[in-house]
Amino acid sequence: MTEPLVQLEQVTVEFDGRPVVDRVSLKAGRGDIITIIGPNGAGKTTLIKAILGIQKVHQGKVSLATGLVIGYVPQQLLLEATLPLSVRRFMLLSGQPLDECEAALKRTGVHHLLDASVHHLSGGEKQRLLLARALARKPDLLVLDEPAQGVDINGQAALYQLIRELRDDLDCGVIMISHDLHLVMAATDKVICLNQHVCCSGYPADISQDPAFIDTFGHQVADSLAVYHHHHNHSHNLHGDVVSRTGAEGACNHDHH
Ligand SMILES: Nc1ncnc2c1ncn2[C@@H]1O[C@H](COP(=O)(O)OP(=O)(O)OP(=O)(O)O)[C@@H](O)[C@H]1O
Repeated sequence: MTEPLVQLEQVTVEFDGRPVVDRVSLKAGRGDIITIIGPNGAGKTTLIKAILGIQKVHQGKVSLATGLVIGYVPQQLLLEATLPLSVRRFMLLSGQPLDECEAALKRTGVHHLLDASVHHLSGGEKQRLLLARALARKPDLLVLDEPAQGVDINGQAALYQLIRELRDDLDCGVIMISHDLHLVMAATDKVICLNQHVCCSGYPADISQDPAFIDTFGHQVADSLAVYHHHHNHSHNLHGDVVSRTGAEGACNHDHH
């Protein structure tokens, strides 16, 4: 097996003696898209900060692959409103050469805004600009904290599709937080449901049936996600590996609705 890009083993983060992230383990490799879901205050951002190395871990271990380049997309672009700043200048502040910056802007569909002021961008344009800044680093791992915030519903679907395409282009891993369960269920490989500890994790169609998921999000949410269920000829074990039901190990014969 190839070396994971990031591996968390029993990671605990405490604030004022309270575990906000409680013994969380996860592993992400190239090609993975892992989405962290969970209610407000569940510790999702704290967990991501621990991966980025900007949050002290009280117990457990965060291991990153040697020389790992992380591209981080924060929740929002926070800038001093009085500071004049063009998209070009903002991108150059990343320290990447202009041609790399322009290529990244083209890839995320906002190159035409090169000379625009960042203060005048729409919510969706800002998110694509942040994604371009992360992309210009040619990351091995993209870490996104609610990338579709402030983006309308069509824009959200397009953004998730773009993230999948970038994963394919860069052959990188992706770890993101999302509150949009419908989009997550439709566009993610693996979901981790966090509520301080990992309530449940696995493939979207499977976890929405998990009693821990239903406890966390309620029956209404779980039922509304039923559209994404599909029939498998196999099950997944806790590590996400395929466990054959028919004897055809690894065979995948999904019947999607
Ligand atoms: N620096 C800090 N000091 C003290 N408490 C903190 C700190 N950062 C976060 N917390 C607390 O830790 C808990 C988890 O916060 P976190 O931002 O990780 O949650 P979240 O799952 O990302 O929430 P949301 O979905 O609302 O963004 C919250 O109760 C928050 O108040």
